[in-house]
Amino acid sequence: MTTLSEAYRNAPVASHQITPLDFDSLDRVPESHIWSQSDEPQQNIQSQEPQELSIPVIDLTDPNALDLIGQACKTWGIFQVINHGVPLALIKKVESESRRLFGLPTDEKHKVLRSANGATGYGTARISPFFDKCMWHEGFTIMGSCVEDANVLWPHDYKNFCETMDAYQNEMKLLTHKLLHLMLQTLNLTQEEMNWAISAQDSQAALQLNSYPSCPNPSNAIGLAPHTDSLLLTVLHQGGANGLEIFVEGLGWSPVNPVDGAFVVNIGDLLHILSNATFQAVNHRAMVNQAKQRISVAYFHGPPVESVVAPSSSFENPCFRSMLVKEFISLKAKNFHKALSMIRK
Ligand SMILES: C=C1C[C@]23C[C@H]1CC[C@H]2[C@@]12CCC[C@@](C)(C(=O)O1)[C@H]2[C@@H]3C(=O)O
Ligand SMILES: O=C(O)CCC(=O)C(=O)O
Ligand SMILES: [Fe+2]
Repeated sequence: MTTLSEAYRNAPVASHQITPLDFDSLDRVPESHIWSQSDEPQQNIQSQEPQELSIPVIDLTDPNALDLIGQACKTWGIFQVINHGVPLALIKKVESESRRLFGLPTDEKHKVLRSANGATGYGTARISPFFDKCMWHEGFTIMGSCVEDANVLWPHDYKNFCETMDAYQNEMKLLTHKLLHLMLQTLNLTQEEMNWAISAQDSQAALQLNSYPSCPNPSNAIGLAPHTDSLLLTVLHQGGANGLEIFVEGLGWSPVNPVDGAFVVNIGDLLHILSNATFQAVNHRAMVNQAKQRISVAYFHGPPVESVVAPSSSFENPCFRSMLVKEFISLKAKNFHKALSMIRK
């Protein structure tokens, strides 16, 4: 087994959990999608009063970028970057191609519905089965080439979509390498551990297009339920609309609002493990709004699935046991937020 999509194959999702709601022309939120209030802060769908969080917006050309990134990884597990070198025109094209995809009629989108043991295509978020209620969301997952699905959607005209997604994935690969170089310098990794995390030749990646349709009653719906990302690092582009929130202990849910042209960078479980829990895997979610559809695009970077993940050898007291990356992926796919505690020493 060599690929990320193969790693997800032995954690199937029941077919009825894969089809998103048909969001066209709904004038109210159906019972299946109503999230009720909870006393448990992490389950609470209410956001905190927007208190200014000092999640930094870091200029990658700033001479202090390294220190700022190190601080952000340890404190929040999330930061935003500007002057990252990714052309704005390409970002805009990815967004418009995503809108074109999600704007297709429902029966067209269903032609590329994710299969039970598949990882790519159209459908709900993979974490959906862990929640009683459904999310106000539809997604499209790409791993490598998207020609097969795009050719079904647009037999005469799939090139535009695929070329855009390919070009974007190439840019994201370069950016995740650049970011990891900086982030990892603030840990005392060996050269071998650095190479493993960056895996320039054989890294595994996924591109996730997210659509959150406008919602008639956003205060009792959730776009994407609380989760940590599973791989090493996620680079997210949120269009103009607010929605991303992170959970901060003692403060509750707080927004990370879009900054023009910026990417949100957040730490996933595997980097939390490599850093022996010194870097935080941030718990986050996406909320929805009534005014307009929100589009976000997330790129997930991971090491080869057949390699071993463990806390860096620079830590005297590793707090996680080591395992194959593919073992962690299936542990997470089957146990969701319990996965990290299951491998704690
Ligand atoms: C490589 C990845 C990372 C995945 C699974 C697989 C493809 C799709 C990604 C997401 C995207 C939406 C949120 C998430 C939580 C989900 O449900 O699917 C992500 C998940 C993860 O980070 O665990
Ligand atoms: O849409 C967002 O702002 C968050 C998306 C996200 O968390 C994900 O795709 O993993
Ligand atoms: Fe996420």
